Amino acid sequence: MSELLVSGGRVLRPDLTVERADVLVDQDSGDVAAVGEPGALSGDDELDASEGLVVPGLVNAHTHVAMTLLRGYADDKPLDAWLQEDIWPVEAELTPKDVRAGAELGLVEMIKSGTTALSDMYFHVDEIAGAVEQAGLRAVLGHTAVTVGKDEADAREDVQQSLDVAERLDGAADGRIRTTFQPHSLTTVGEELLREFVPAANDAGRPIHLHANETSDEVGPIVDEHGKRPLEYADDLGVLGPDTWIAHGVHVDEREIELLADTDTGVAHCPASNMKLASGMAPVQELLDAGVTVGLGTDGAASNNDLSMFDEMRDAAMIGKLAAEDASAMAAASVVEIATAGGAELLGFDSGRIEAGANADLAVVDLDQPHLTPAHDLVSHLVYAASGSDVRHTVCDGTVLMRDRDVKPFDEATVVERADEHATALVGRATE
Ligand SMILES: CSC[C@H]1O[C@@H](n2cnc3c(O)ncnc32)[C@H](O)[C@@H]1O
Ligand SMILES: [Zn+2]
Repeated sequence: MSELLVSGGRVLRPDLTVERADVLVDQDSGDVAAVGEPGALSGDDELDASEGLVVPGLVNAHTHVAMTLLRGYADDKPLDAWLQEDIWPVEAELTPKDVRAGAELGLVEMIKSGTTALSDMYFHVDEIAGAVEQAGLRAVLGHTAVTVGKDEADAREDVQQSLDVAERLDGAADGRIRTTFQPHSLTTVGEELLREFVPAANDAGRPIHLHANETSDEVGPIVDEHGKRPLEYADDLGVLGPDTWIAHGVHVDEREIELLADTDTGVAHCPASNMKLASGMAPVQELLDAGVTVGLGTDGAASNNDLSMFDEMRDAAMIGKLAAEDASAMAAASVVEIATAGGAELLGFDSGRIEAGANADLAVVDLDQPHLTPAHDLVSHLVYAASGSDVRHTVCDGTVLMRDRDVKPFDEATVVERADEHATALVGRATE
């Protein structure tokens, strides 16, 4: 049995208290074996956490990891114009190799900023799965179906592909990859296909992930066409339930919040994307108060423009207070909770906490920094003062993915260079 000792640091416990402790990782099972008194445990290998805080690996509950290729390509537009005028025309030119290059870049960025699990929506999913397998991260993946603008046969094939990909890839990478059925949104997939395929996904036991209630522009047409709010329509289709999480949930009314809570449907809150596209402010404190499970997501790098969950935590705290008009809303502890345990619950991974028996998915944050001094409250620092570049080591499934900022599964310089080449050629093809 091979054991890794994360030693000499402080540890963020599941109740968000901090104590001086060492963490012993069973690298064969990929679980935390023990959390013990400093010096009381020993391992075959050691990770130095002195002057550091051991935290659960951060969980990115909604992203499009390969969209790193479009980082900074189109900014300063609202969602609809951004997608239709800029993003979708370029995505139409994406090749599988582009997606692999973009995914590797995004995964390196995640490892470097302490993220150990992600929920992704995109296409050419085999390439993303290959990159996740190489990265050593955990992911929930899926092929996203969009049927608007397609003839009946193509639309059906796209939705069928979402189900097929989910079935084929579930359990890949030694179980680190799980899958979801993914209608893109309630307005971009036709009702007939939703009525047919959502029950099929439910019967197959497939979790569902989709964008919903992101902008006010998408609410009106649903109310006009179906005579009900988007999440009432989703409920009627069988979309809501304990294995579903929606991305965004910005424009939800009281009844919809109740529906989310009653059906145990989760929400991936994406504050940076919501601010950048001026989509609105999600009532995230209200969602939590109603008992809804909430995770935190960056969305894609084209609408953020980075994949750091540290930036996202700060954004969640700031916009959460503004949305509630209450400085006590989205307090640091709530934000850390949604970025770790909340996200892990949505994605269905036994991660998001440092405790014997849980997945050994963790990061060590270097506290020995001017901007993290003094250390009155380390939970506060995680949300309001730390950044992704403060992460010293990242571990997922018991494997060290970054040691002293050296990313192990990839040659970082090669990944950066290849992604840059693919992004330039892609945009060239799309705009020539
Ligand atoms: C077909 S994969 C996912 C699809 O979604 C697009 N996308 C990226 N960000 C958003 C967002 O905030 N709302 C809706 N759709 C988004 C992405 O470009 C892909 O085409
Ligand atoms: Zn999205």
